[in-house]
Amino acid sequence: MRDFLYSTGPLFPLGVFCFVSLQPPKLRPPPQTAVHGMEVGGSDSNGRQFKNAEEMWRDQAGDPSKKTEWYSHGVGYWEGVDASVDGVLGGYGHVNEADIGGSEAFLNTLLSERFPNAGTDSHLVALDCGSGIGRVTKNLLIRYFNEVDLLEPVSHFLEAARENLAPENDTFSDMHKATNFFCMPLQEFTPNAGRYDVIWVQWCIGHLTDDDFVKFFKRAKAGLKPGGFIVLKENIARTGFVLDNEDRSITRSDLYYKELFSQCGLHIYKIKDQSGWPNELFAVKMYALTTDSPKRVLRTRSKVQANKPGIIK
Ligand SMILES: C[S@@+](CC[C@H](N)C(=O)[O-])C[C@H]1O[C@@H](n2cnc3c(N)ncnc32)[C@H](O)[C@@H]1O
Repeated sequence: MRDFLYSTGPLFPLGVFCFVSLQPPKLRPPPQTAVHGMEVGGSDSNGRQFKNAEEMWRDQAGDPSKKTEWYSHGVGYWEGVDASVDGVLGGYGHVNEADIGGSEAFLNTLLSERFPNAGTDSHLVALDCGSGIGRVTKNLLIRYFNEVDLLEPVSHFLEAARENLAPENDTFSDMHKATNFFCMPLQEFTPNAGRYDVIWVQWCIGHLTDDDFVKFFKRAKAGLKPGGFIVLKENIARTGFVLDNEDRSITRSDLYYKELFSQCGLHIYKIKDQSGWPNELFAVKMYALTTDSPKRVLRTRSKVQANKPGIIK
């Protein structure tokens, strides 16, 4: 694993050292003073602090050449990583099973609610974004979707995915296949309109700047079929954000994500925490996002009930 050690800056208690690993499951730093969202401070893996996300983005990707550098460093980092489960999980290959189990439970609930006829008369299509070697597709998506497209900017990962998902290397039938392999980054990708029932984005969105994040999800919305949804599964910072200088990615807080979703015009249909997760790693959340706002259940209360004293909820 390519963990690195950094001594603590002002953010960390004196004399304490913190191991921080890279983009996938990652060790989490100690808590910061409470702040929230993108208005709020963050830090990088060298202990440098930023007043807010805007200051960090100006510093990291504030002009076209810095932005090009941001993305080329991100992809460059992964170009040096082994095309293996342990490689794409930053050395934490042992969390693969818990990750897939958590995703499967979440996906099952979503499919049964949103596509009750799945498996009988529908042909389901998914997109696996930042797919790496096709770990999520191979262990999960291919069993639920008739077609899965994979998008990944690192060519040796995508080639490994192609091999891993070749019909002769798998047990899935003609009815379930990996169809398209797109070798490109998310910030340059526009899905075909209305192709996907589910767009799965796991452990890669931290590579996108906020403006590209919003632009990508707006394009992704147009790639969904009616009733379709997006799943974002990501590491979550306790507050603000944590910038990883080595792989050029950021870990955002839950509030930060929520602010971005609202800029994208996406609604949270369901959220779930990944369970059975090692304590020393960043917590992981799964968000199911839709273009339609969740229906509110209107509770009718009788006049008598409504007028009597009650607890303010
Ligand atoms: C931690 S790995 C996760 C791979 C896969 N999602 C999984 O869970 O097994 C991060 C992946 O994001 C990819 N990535 C890096 N920059 C990206 C970008 N700009 N757009 C899409 N994917 C990117 C990397 O090449 C790598 O495959």
